[in-house]
Amino acid sequence: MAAPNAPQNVLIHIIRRDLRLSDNPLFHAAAIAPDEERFDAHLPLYVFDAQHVDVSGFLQFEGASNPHKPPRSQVAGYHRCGPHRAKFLAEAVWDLSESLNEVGSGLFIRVGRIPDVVETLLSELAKKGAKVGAVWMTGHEGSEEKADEKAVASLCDSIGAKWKLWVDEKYFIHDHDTGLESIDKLPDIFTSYRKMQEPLREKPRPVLPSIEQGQLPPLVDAALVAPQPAPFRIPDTLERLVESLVAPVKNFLPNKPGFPEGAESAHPYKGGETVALQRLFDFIASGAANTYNNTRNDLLGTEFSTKLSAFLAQGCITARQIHKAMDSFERGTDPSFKDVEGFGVLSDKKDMSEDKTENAGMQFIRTELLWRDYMRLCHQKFGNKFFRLSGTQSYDRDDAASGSGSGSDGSTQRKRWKSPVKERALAQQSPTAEEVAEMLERFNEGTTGMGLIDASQRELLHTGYTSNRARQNVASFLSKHLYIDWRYGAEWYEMLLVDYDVSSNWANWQYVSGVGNDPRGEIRIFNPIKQAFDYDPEGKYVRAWVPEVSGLKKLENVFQPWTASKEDLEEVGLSDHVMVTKPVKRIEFYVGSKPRTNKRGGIRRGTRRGNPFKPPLSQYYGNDNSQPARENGKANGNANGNVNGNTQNTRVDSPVVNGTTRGPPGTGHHGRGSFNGVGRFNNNASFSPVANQGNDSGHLVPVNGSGSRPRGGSQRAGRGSYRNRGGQYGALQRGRGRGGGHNGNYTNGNHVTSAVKQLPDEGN
Ligand SMILES: Cc1cc2nc3c(=O)[nH]c(=O)nc-3n(C[C@H](O)[C@H](O)[C@H](O)COP(=O)(O)OP(=O)(O)OC[C@H]3O[C@@H](n4cnc5c(N)ncnc54)[C@H](O)[C@@H]3O)c2cc1C
Repeated sequence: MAAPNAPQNVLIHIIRRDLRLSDNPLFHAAAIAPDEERFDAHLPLYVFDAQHVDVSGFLQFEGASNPHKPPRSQVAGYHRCGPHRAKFLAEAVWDLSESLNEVGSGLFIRVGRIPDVVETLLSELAKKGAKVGAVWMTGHEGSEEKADEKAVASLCDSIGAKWKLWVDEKYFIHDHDTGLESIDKLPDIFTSYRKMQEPLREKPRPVLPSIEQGQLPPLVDAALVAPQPAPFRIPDTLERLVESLVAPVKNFLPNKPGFPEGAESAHPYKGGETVALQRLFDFIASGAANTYNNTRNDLLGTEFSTKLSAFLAQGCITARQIHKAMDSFERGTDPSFKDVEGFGVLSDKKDMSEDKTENAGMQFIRTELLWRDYMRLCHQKFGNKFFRLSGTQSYDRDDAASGSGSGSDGSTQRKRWKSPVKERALAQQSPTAEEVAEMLERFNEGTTGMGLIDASQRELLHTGYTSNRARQNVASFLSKHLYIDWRYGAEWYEMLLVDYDVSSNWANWQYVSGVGNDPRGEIRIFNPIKQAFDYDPEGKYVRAWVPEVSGLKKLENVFQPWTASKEDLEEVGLSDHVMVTKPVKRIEFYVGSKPRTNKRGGIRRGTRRGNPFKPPLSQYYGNDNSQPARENGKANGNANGNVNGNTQNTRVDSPVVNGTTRGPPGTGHHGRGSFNGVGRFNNNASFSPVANQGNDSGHLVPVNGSGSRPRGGSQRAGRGSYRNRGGQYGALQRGRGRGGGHNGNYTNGNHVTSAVKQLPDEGN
């Protein structure tokens, strides 16, 4: 029945990954609209989207049937949103609801699919005699997001309401200020893009004024708003909301190790704008932002980096708010920072032509924020290529050469072709599906036997966060040491990261796996042992998260427990641990002049390939070729091997990384002997160690058990930029002998990461 005085110009404002009241153009526009354009009622709406979060915890009663399939990732079938982000999201939504209440408004929370929810609301409002004037939402990257936008637009069309898609303004540079004529013109190398945008501190638009009490249009009368349809109910406390979201996804790993005693989360923050703004303030006020350039590659603690990524991902804060706070410190306009060293360094600066230097830490933070922008722009440019095994670069080249068809994901595809190599590999099945499943399982639960990787993976399991340095190593290890389809890692991150962001995650995984925008692509390989020595020089990080190894005294043993002596292993009770008896990967390396492997039978039997002499330190630093060359030779102590102020001289006992990684004798791959894989790996009925259509990248890919097996290889054998990776594994590899090396640096089962000249690009 029509309500008396039902509003005739309702604004429905769909909030997505813009969970903030401040610096939010949609709230701002609604608040400052001139009288003639003012809406007479406001319906801010947040939908827990069944496409991204498992909504079964919202069912009204046990046993009710959920009309939405629990959202699972495409390749591995993991939950799309795991417990850490689910909790963070609940907190962020709740926080926004409270902020809106404080300014006299409110938030309607619903569960389901956005278009369905909007349709129900529109129909109920119409029934009650109210008229919707407009529906606003912020545009987001991602084909699912775009599909939702289209669906809502068409609903608006059907009732004659205006639909407006707003630019997502949480980025550092506003989309209209990038200077790009079209997205095709986005440079494929970050450095080029950065140079286009410098000086960065001049780029962000001003932050929008805050919303005051009573400025927003009146909240629509709840009686006009369709309630949450069955079978779901909306919890009435934050605790219940968190529980509803977390319960269905919390048991994501059967063998989850316990939370190590004494370990502390580097990301103890609750979700929401309130905490985000506080964290930003604290990070500057503590002086941590000043030193960010020196600490950003650290691994432990809250202060080595901003920890703002999760807030940025959900739009609880904007990059320009971060810029503004830093700017007010540099210019000395915010007296709350007056006691921090460097306060007001730019206070009397008139313009950028004056010779004054911005704060070094803050300069780096701005660059990182630009990386974030860049990853999103890459997503815009490459679309669904982001999710393909062969990444963003290869298809264009290939398509040009060969003619192409169109894939169901809307992207251009090479025609499938039957690969005899693949057929052979399938027939031989080596390593077996179970072996690959076990490798992945060990990778996920953090028992590979590679200390840095295990520490990072366990930190991720327990806290939802791990540092950028650790992420780079993990991604490199999976794709370039284990040769496993990098998307398994990307999807594992998608489930577990508290800061998961579709563009940042997939672009970074591609970048590190050598199929994205890194000009050094596949030749940048992180040696996780050298990296551990560089960035965890006392082993504190690995010991904190892998407590089993904490009793080992020698660092090289902490970083690879299988290298410890029999006596040492017995002493700490590790002799029979799988990390020792069956490490997923062994990397031979040197400390001083002595190889740090144990002398027990078997392990040294393989032929050591690569440089047989102990290289000088300079060569040592070249040997792990993962180090990003820093722009303009600017300070990055870590990249030069100086960790936390250590000088090279103090590192004469540093591990000299010989650069040879090898599998145990007899397999040349991983783990000694054969794995007794039990195939309990999440949803994947079977894997095949097949280099995708022969040579796409040589990664292991699933055959059954996933809806989206990568389509045909983009590269035929011996062609294209990935040819060196072909035959990296299993049957393919054996069949070929050693010939597939990258400039002689790859051999079967061995990466010889010989010194590679650093190119003037930059790592992220
Ligand atoms: C394999 C891999 C996966 C990643 N997945 C994600 C992801 O899903 N979401 C995400 O936000 N970041 C991702 N990153 C980037 C980066 O690791 C995190 O942004 C960073 O560790 C978050 O911690 P912080 O906020 O303290 O970062 P800080 O070091 O304080 O950096 C400041 C901000 O800059 C941005 N930033 C920093 N580095 C990058 C980068 N390489 N790419 C894009 N933005 C960056 C982030 O927004 C970050 O909050 C990934 C990196 C790798 C190597």
